[in-house]
Amino acid sequence: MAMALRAASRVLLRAGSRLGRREAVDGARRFANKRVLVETEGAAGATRIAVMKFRNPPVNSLSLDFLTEFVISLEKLENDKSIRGVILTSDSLKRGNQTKVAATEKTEEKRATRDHGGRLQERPGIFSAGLDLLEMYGRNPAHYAEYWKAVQELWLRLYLSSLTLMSAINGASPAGGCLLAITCDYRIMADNPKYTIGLNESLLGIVAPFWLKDNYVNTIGHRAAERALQLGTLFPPAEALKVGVVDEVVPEDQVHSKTLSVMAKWLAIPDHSRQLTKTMMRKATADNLIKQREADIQNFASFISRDSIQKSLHMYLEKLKHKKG
Ligand SMILES: CCCCCCCCC/C=C/C(=O)SCCNC(=O)CCNC(=O)[C@H](O)C(C)(C)COP(=O)(O)OP(=O)(O)OC[C@H]1O[C@@H](n2cnc3c(N)ncnc32)[C@H](O)[C@@H]1OP(=O)(O)O
Repeated sequence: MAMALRAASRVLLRAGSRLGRREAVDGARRFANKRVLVETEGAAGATRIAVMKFRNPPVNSLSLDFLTEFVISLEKLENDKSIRGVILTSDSLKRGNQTKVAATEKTEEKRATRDHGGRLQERPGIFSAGLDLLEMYGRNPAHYAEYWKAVQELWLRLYLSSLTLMSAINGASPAGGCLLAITCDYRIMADNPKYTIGLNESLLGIVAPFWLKDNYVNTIGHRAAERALQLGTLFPPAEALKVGVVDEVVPEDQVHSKTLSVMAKWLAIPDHSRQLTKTMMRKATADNLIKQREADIQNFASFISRDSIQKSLHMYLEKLKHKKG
């Protein structure tokens, strides 16, 4: 066990020193679609880990396209038998000089910040802004149903993943951003009081679905979840740690290296026993959704189509638009 741990540590620490380099070296491989970049590390034949970086400007919201690309990338990793661990993080930390594109430019792409070379950039300090509000506002019931099916799919795949999943939370993580994090086996958050995490749905006038509520209860306990869900609490790092939304808070520049060293410990555990234990802990919660997926989709589509809910979302979007920087 100790030897396996040391060996896994060596692989991961080597991986850590290379992460972020653009070129493929010594077995480091990468694949990318438009919104998700995946870098895998480790020599051929050895245990490898993958770092999945979100890059859906401006705020890594979970648009339908992003959800689709996320699931495809995850499936690729699940099917690669040499990969045992995956780290979810935002690609948003590297920043150049940026200019905000004029507010009069309406399309999703144009809303993003661009660097001086005109390339789209994410805003700094955002893990994920959660579900894409524009997928839930001003569309038709068929679109809402399609969108919700994709949200369910991502949650189920993450929650039941046989991989060891960890999130390296390097920015704000409201609602659906928190969903991504709490599906993981371990969460490490950057110690920056500007970053908050939690399920804030009630502040938007909407309600977290029962399966997300169950995931929250499983993570922080019934009483804490009851209070945090009603109040829509977004916890700064120290409070998130205290309540158990995250497992560790570390200085911002150590989030990746710390996640890699914790991953090494998890990968020292035999996969079959860890996976069976994970399934034992999570199956009942996931089954609750699996047995009523269609009803949950219909429930969402009719709930989100209500005039009162659309009005709440409209007000929330306006508030976001007009908030002071
Ligand atoms: C019963 C069953 C029923 C079920 C009932 C339904 C249950 C649904 C569960 C819902 C889960 C969710 O995730 S709901 C989503 C919750 N998410 C949130 O509340 C996050 C809202 N966003 C923020 O707080 C902030 O934007 C934050 C992420 C911290 C970044 O702040 P910044 O100052 O850096 O950036 P901002 O200027 O605010 O945002 C940049 C631009 O991105 C847009 N933007 C920000 N968040 C966005 C988002 N989630 N979706 C789309 N667009 C977003 C803003 O409007 C801006 O657009 P322009 O002004 O045009 O540039």
